[in-house]
Amino acid sequence: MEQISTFGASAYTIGNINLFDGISDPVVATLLDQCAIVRLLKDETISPLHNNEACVYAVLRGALGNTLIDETQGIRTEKILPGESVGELSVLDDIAHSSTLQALQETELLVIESGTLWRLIDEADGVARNLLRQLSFRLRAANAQLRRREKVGEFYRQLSMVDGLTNLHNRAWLNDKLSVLVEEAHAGKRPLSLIMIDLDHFKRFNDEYGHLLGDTALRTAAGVLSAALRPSDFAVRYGGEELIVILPDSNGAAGTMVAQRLCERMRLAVVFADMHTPLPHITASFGVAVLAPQQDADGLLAAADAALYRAKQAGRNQVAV
Ligand SMILES: Nc1nc2c(ncn2[C@@H]2O[C@H](COP(=O)(O)OP(=O)(O)OP(=O)(O)O)[C@@H](O)[C@H]2O)c(=O)[nH]1
Repeated sequence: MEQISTFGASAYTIGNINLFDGISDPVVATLLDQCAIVRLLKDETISPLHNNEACVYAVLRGALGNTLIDETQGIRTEKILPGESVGELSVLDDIAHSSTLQALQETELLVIESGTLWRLIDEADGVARNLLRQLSFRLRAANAQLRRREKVGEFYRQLSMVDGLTNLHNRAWLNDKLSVLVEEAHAGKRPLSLIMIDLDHFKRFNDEYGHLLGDTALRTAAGVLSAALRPSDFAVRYGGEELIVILPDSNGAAGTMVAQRLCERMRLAVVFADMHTPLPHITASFGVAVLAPQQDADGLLAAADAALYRAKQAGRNQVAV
């Protein structure tokens, strides 16, 4: 980085720099006159002029890359074009610039040292106003980016809570949400039913029709649940061929009725329609449990699992409570 001139001796004017937009105050020109103009070759990085003091760099010609290391997005580079400047915050809070500034092509910069910027702020209201405007613009841009990132984060969080095969909630979702639903039910003194469902002889289905059609059968079973439930109910893929339905605000009678309906619809569901093969059907066993006083999420799951075991023992394709 080589000093090639001072601002006063160059052909540049304050009209070339956004920070001085609309300012005709002669004191500004006088203060800037002695500021250095430096030239950077392509890829050259900025090195502080004097004892590491914070400076504002205004791009007069060329382009500067401001490379920031971001915890969530990794490394990203902002382009600073002619008229734009960088480093104002470092001067204001007196903390040296933490990012790397590098010329993206041969570039000329005006270097405004900290002391000079403070004098400009003291002497010319317009500079202070422009600086505030620039900083608020950057703050808004940073906030908008944060909000975008939050949305993206939420999108991926939601995605990680969905089972890829069936589109039902997955076990991670259940681990997260069931205890919340249980707490809400206890707090509101409201009933909560949970149905644990296991497809019958599914190993045999896979062996007979192949794993891919086994997947189709699982999707069909998930579709049966989704189609039969209210928007306030939840359907979850708990494990391989184990599914769960959670029914907030539903007592044992309601839970059993829903399980009976699901059992019936599962039996009638067509897994795939092929003119050359008989339609395979699936059946499932259902275990219903209602949240007991003081019971936690694990207790509720265990009760539904025990009921499911009874349905299997009693011959499958049925509901047990
Ligand atoms: N196609 C397919 N099969 C799966 C998937 N996850 C689990 N399975 C199969 O589900 C079968 C479960 O077998 P078992 O636990 O013996 O149960 P079952 O054959 O249904 O017998 P019962 O539950 O006693 O009626 C296994 O063959 C698993 O490979 C999946 O994502 N796709």
